[in-house]
Amino acid sequence: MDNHIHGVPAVSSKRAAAMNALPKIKISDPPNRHPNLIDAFMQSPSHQTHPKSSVDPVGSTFSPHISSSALGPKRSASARKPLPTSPNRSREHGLRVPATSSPLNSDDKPRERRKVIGNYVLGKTIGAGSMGKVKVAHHIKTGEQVAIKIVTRQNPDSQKLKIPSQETLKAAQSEKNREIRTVREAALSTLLRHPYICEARDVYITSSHYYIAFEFVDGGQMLDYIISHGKLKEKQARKFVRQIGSALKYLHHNSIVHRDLKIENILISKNGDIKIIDFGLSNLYMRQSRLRTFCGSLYFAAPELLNAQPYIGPEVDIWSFGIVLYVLVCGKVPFDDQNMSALHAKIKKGTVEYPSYLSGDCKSLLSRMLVTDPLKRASLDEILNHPWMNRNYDGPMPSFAPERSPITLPLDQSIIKEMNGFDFGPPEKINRELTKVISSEAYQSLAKTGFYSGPISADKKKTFFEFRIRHAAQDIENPILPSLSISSNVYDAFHPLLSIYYLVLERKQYDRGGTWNRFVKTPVSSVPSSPIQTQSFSRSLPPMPEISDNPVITKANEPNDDDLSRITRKLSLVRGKPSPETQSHLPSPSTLEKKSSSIFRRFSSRRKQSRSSSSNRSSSSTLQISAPLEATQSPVVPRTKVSSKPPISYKNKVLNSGNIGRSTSVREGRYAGVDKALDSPVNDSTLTSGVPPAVQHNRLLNPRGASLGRGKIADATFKQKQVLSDTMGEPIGKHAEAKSQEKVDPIKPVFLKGLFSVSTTSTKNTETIQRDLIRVMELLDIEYKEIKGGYSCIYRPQGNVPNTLLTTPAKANNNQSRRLPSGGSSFSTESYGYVPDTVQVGTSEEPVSSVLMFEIYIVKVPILSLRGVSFHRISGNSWQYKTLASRILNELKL
Ligand SMILES: Nc1ncnc2c1ncn2[C@@H]1O[C@H](COP(=O)(O)OP(=O)(O)OP(=O)(O)O)[C@@H](O)[C@H]1O
Repeated sequence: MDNHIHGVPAVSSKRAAAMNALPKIKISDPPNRHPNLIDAFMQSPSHQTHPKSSVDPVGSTFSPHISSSALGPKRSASARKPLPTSPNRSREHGLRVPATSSPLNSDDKPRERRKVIGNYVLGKTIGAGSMGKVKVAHHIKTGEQVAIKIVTRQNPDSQKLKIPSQETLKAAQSEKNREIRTVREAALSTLLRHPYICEARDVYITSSHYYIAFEFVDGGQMLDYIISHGKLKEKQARKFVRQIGSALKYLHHNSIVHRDLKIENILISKNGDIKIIDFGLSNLYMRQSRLRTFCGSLYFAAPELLNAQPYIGPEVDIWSFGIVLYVLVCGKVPFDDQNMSALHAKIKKGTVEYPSYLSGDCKSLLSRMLVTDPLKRASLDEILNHPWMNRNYDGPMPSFAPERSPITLPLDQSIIKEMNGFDFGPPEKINRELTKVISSEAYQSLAKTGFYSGPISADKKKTFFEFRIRHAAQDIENPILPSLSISSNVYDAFHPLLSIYYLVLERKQYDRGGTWNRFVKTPVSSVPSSPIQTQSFSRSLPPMPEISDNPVITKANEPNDDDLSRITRKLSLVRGKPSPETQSHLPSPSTLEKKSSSIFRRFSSRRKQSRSSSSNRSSSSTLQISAPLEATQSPVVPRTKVSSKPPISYKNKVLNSGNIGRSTSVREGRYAGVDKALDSPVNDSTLTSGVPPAVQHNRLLNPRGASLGRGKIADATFKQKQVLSDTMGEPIGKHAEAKSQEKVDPIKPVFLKGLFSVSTTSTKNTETIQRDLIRVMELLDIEYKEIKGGYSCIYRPQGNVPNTLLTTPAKANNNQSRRLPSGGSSFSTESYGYVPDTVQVGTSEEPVSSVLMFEIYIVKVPILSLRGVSFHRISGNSWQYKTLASRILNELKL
């Protein structure tokens, strides 16, 4: 094999040699951080009312886990000393405990100290996005694994500058918005309860970070699944799509719009079911209000978002849903272009090419979803009832929304108090507004008869709704989206306040009620004299019932920094055991769709494939392998286990903050702004010759990946303070081959949830695959370290090195064409990042990075004596990652 194939410099041993061990990250709250306005949401009973607060309440009722030495400077100081491993100490927030306390450390290797957050011991980083990083963690007592999303809090210093520059103000606003999103995500995720939505278990706030502990989804990302399996057969896709549909139905029913539905935000559990994650861009919607934040991920974003057209909500999820379906069945995105403005134009035009292998029904469904006019786009009900969705099923999957009865006055104040995190304002205001909603003619009429017969007109905006029992959209005076004009009952997205009231009520019931509090703040030991700040304050929101998409905080009602600066708060929610009766309403996912699960139990032998055809693998070459019985008891993929090895780190290779190139989502960006900027005349050469020869070559070699690999990154407008070095290990480097053969743990069997593509499996033995992998990684200039069962990798494109597979884009000097010179495969929007709503996206001059962090595991396919490789993306641009993974597979020639 030519070691300089495609112009990629062979082996980057210099890089490997440069890797020196980094000191472990010290995660300690810097002194004098103060809570910011987000604390406004934490309106809760005083912690003193919780005598059980220092008792670990796992599995029972909520307790705020007061930890007097948990936070602040004192804690930081004490954290530097070795700590005893007593449970009491280890429960303290932010403390590092020897990993011996972890039930997951079963070997006798030197123990590293691990950080403890609340009830969880943090483990390795498993993902990173624009909001922060995500680490695996386990519960100190139960050992339950969770995924903890860590989001940095706003730096108070950014608010204190005497003469803040515009940049500083922008950055501060951006951070503020991110915090609002984080709180909203935490608030929503702790309330939602659906088999296909990832639930938050606990939320903690320290002076410097938010920690949201989510249930751990252990089957990997849908994106990795597509990489491993190629496009899915329609039957396989249907199972996932039905589950996504059910989750969306539940969300929309509860007045929630996700707004960032994309392949990367769909994880797969080890049962082979999906879990939707990332509610960072979600919001509440109302049928007669319009949202005005144009956010999401470009490839998945509805055209109206690109046109800066205000929208209601569900319709943008439906478009994204259509893109997800297309990606599943076609293995590529429907709209793609090297040039950003051309890509925008394609999405707006909405002309979709349907591959000939798609069934008529599938095309028909897609063509109803990918409709550029939101008024003509299919409603969710239409989608769920479409013949394609229900082939071989009895009917649509339920939404799993519990039965509800009309709410009567007076309202339950304990519920009202828990309705925080949504910018609703203080409890009194919520009570007032909700009372109005419930007393309204519309509600009363609908609650009694299920049918509202009052007048409906455009100027009725602040009364309620254009309800009709069934398909009566045509009767309604307003042009109303078909998906939104029909409501079969009073409980279906009647009003966001009502939806949240129901959700809190149901969550309280589920968690046995009474003792449950969603948000509780505690003082820190470093400031013992500080009283708990029970003052509440509200943001200047548009009066309810309008929903503020971008709440503005005014000076008048903003929390006073001085009042709050000495308080560090922890927000914690611990769920109790579900009562049997409430538990029963949610069947276990695995029992939900028995029919479809059979697709994961099929068995077929691996097709022999000639090397000559290996570059053109299609679904027809998909290998189907049955899951042995023990599959359910065994880890599906090795990476889902916390390695017992100490976390590994690339020496002197801390990834720079701001250099993680993923951030697929546009946080509060204005597509229109981007679009406007990008619709300016474009340099012809960028349109025609934007792809360097190396990448064009790569595409030719790699037709499967190429379809997804032609997006571009614009400029990054966000910065992530991500230090991922603690997840990486000692370099293996060039000479590690033999060593790696000794050291790599026995290759784990992969109990396949489904199908495994021939491009990821091989009859080669483990050693050969290891050797090949190392060769390919060096060929592609990928930094790699040995980890348990595989390699942890960093691909660090070097902008000044021509013809690398992926390169950082040139710093954009204008807004006309933002693209990766190398034609790296990314969503354009991935680089927009998190910007204040008032700032037009696309004006930033920040360079984007396409640093990719991922893992490659060598897996064993049971029974068939096959080996395979599986990928796991940690961070970096999704589609660049997909291209790189495809390239690796191509070079591996498994
Ligand atoms: N519950 C979970 N279980 C397992 N892995 C998870 C979980 N939640 C997140 N991850 C991993 O972390 C990654 C980043 O998570 P997430 O998308 O929530 O972050 P983000 O910062 O909001 O990302 P984005 O920039 O796309 O908005 C995911 O792609 C996934 O790999």
